[in-house]
Order: sequence, then structure tokens, then C-alpha cells
Amino acid sequence: MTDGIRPDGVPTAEADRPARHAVVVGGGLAGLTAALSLADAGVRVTLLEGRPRLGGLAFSFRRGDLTVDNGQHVYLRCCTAYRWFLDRIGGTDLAPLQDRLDVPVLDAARPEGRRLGRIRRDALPVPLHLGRSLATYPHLSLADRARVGRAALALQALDPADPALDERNFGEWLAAHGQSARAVEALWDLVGVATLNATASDVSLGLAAMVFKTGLLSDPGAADIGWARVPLGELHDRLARKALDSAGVSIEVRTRVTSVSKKENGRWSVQVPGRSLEADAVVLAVPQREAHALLPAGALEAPERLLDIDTAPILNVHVVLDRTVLSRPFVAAIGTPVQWIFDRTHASGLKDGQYLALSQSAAHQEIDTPVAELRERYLPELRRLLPLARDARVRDFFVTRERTATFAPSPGVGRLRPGARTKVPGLYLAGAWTATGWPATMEGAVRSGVSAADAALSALGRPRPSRLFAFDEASPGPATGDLPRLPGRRPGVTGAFVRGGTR
Ligand SMILES: Cc1cc2nc3c(=O)[nH]c(=O)nc-3n(C[C@H](O)[C@H](O)[C@H](O)COP(=O)(O)OP(=O)(O)OC[C@H]3O[C@@H](n4cnc5c(N)ncnc54)[C@H](O)[C@@H]3O)c2cc1C
Repeated sequence: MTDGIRPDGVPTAEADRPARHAVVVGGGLAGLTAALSLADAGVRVTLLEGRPRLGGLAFSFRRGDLTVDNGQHVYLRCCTAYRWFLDRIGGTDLAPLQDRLDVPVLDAARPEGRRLGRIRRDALPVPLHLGRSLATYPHLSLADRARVGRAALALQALDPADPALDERNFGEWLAAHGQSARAVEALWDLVGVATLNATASDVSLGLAAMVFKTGLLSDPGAADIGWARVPLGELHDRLARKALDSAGVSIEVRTRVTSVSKKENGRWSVQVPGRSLEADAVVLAVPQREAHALLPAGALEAPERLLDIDTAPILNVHVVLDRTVLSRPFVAAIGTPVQWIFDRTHASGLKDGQYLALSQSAAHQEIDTPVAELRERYLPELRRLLPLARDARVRDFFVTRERTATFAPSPGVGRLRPGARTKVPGLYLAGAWTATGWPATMEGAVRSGVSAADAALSALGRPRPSRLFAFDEASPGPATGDLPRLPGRRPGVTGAFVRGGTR
């Protein structure tokens, strides 16, 4: 008998003894969620993070008087787990959602005055909620608009959990469904590159179907956009730390875990420089390469698969100007290398002028380009897109580069992503790269943390805390085992809107 669990999976009296200790490795959103969830269930939790701060890939830093996010982050109304997380840490009001989806899209190639298109929704049921917006979208021809409508209906009929779809290529599927290069640029990639961090030709059809069905074709309000009106660090570091503290989690930053091993007494030993911690359960909430390095032998059937999960970069170009040149909180762009522009002025603490962040996803070509070259490329584009920028003085220009921002959503990636449970009792995996059914997002990270906590709690014989995020009953939640997902089982997605309260 191991870890207080009989072979038939029933917790023993041993498992019920108080103050079981769990160590969570990694203080990104997955680890924060796992730690909070375990502590809420009465488990004694230690959270170990290698960096000096919490928040993982979604963090802030200071640059002079500015507080800068490493990269613009948004979420959607359908991101019910991330919304639960915001609520749990007391951050909901600091990262509100739009009342209704409204994305201004500027086409730099069109004459000034005729550049603006809008992707908006109205209150009609799906798919009619986007019908009016599509019918009047100026960046597509009439014929393209009709073909987009037909492709959307075909997409709606796909089952994203079908493993065969994961092997197929979204770009090829779009071409086979009559989508022109223009439709891909002005619509499918406009949304897909920002959410999946890859262009359609590099994306698994299963993941693309998941994103478009969940965001645009499931519930009228599903794609309403939310973003932090404060620096990310305010949410994912300060408020998360406060919530962890009051839940009794012991937090150690600047503490890098070097190995994890099972002891003869059945407990776990977690090695950090100079000492080791003993635990009944360990959650590895670190990126896939780090997880591979820390996994003890036999923990996964094919651990080398983790190394085949590729990564994709995101570049953010930050421009501080002496005046306001963009009157909206954000715009998307086509006909230019610029992808999305966000107004960061208020969140950064800038007192006068305007601070814009250009969020450049799937930035393989530019991730190592020198700042001076990026400046030469992006300032003229900004001036081309935003007429008021032409007379503005640039006060500061800098870039942030995240080389491994997300896992690459390539065809076939689904079979590489393990669930929360490993083959060794007491050791669990979390991270946006695990088998959540979602692309690499804050939502996926939180869902993975909940799944890992669920798996650990059932092994420790602890009841699930009532305040823990509930995967919808119609969809049992992400796969927790190291097993291939079954056709027809879309974990945590089909019912994702039920709690969302859309309007
Ligand atoms: C620029 C950028 C823009 C993005 N935009 C969006 C967006 O708009 N919307 C969205 O939903 N998502 C977005 N994402 C993705 C999102 O940030 C991630 O999917 C999510 O934050 C991943 O969380 P995680 O906990 O799985 O992993 P991570 O954040 O990578 O956390 C892992 C943690 O483990 C720590 N660690 C690693 N090894 C060890 C060790 N040995 N010991 C101790 N600690 C260790 C790391 O320091 C890190 O803090 C973006 C990401 C980037 C980089």
C-alpha cells in the first residue's frame, strides 16, 4: 500500500490523518492554483518558486517610473477557470470584461478614413450574434464573408476532442473550405494567432476547432474580452501572495528545486539547494522541459514526449509617446506587421503622454532581432496606422522577448500532453502545456492546477473544497491520467459557459 491509498483507490485511515504536506513546485498560474486549492482543502502546502516573484510567464517589472508587463495578456468571458481564480484572489474588479465583444480592426493598406472594421457581437443567439458584424465587415469581400459563414458552420460540426483532428492542419482545412488568403489574414489568423500563438498553417485542427467553437460559436458572450487594468504583478504576485498567505501556504521564492525522489517510507523528498523537504504529495507546476528534468524514472510511460512539445515565442514592442495617439483601449491590425496594439498608459502608472504595447505573437522571425532594427520597422508602421502618431515624439522604445511563451499548438501536440496524474502515486503535473484541452493560456494553466489538486486530494483522501473551481458536470474536466483522450470526451469545454453568466 502506498500513499495511504488501497490498490482499489479507496483512501485508508492513514490518508485521513491531519496535516498532510504537499509541495508545489512552480509559482506560475498553475502552481498558484494548485497551492491555493490544496490549502483550501486543509492540506499543509509549501510553494517553491525559483524566481524572486510569483506569476510565472505573466508578470510585471519596473522600468524607471513605469510598471511594465512582460507581455499583454487578455482573457475571454469563456475562461471560467481564470475568472474563478481572479475571484479567489480578489482580483475580479481589477481585470474586468468588455460588456460586449468589440474588436476594432485597422487595415493599414486601405485609404485613411476607410480603415476601420469592427468585429462585434449582438444579443442574438449563436451563430447569429456575429452575423451582422460579419455581414458589414469591410475587410472581406462579399464572397469571402459568405464563405467564412459556411466555414464557421462546418467548424461548429467538428468535435475538438477527436484525436484525428489533432493530427490535421487547420490551414489546410481552411483552404479546403474555400477560405482565401485574405480571409485567413483578416479573420482566422487575426483571432487565431493571438489565441494560439501560431498561424493557421502551423496549428492543430483540434486546437483551432476548440478555440473557435468555444470562443465564437458556443455562447453569444463567450468571446467578450477581459484584461487587467493594473500591472499583471498586482494580480498574479501581490494579490495571489495575499490569498496564499491567508490560506496558510508557506511560500519560498528564489528557491529552485533540483530533484524530486520517492523515499523508502513512501513519502517524497524535494531537494532545494542546501536542504530537502519531505512531502506526501508533490505537484510539478513547471514548464515541460523542467518537468522532464525533475521527473523520477517511471513517472510517465514516455517521458521523452515532453521534450517533443515545442515552444513558440511572443515579442512585445513598447513605445512611450509624448501624447495620446490611440483613443481606444486596443486595436488589431492587418496589412502591416503590427498585430495588436494596447494602451498601457493607466496600468503602467504613466502620468502624461501615452504608452502603447504592440503584442506580436508567433514571433519566430523577430524574437532575436536587435532593438534598433525593431525600432526602424515598427515606428513607421505605427505612424502609418495611427495618424496622430506622426507628430508625436518617442520618449522610450524597448522590447520584451519571451522565447518560450507558449507551447506550439502544432498538429499532433495533443498526444504529447500528459494529464495531471503520473504513474507514481503522490506525484502530479500541472502547467498550461498539460492535457487541458486548451491552448497555452492563463485559463489552461488554472485548469491544470485545479486538475492536479483534484488528483492529489483524492489520493490524500481529502474532500474537495466547495470553493474550488468546478468543471462542468456535462464535461468531467481535463484528463487527469497519463492516458490518451477518448473521442467524444471534451474535457472542461462543452459546458464551460454555464457558470460564465453571459448576456
Ligand atoms: C508574452 C506573453 C503573452 C501571453 N498572452 C496571453 C494572453 O493574452 N492570454 C492568455 O491566456 N495567456 C497568455 N500567455 C500565456 C500564459 O501566460 C501562460 O500560458 C501561463 O501563464 C502559463 O502558466 P503556468 O503556470 O503553466 O507556467 P509558468 O508561468 O511557466 O510557471 C512555471 C513556474 O515554474 C517556475 N520554475 C521552473 N522550474 C522551477 C524549479 N526547478 N523550481 C522552482 N520553480 C521552477 C518558473 O520560474 C515559473 O514561475 C502569454 C504568455 C506570454 C509569455
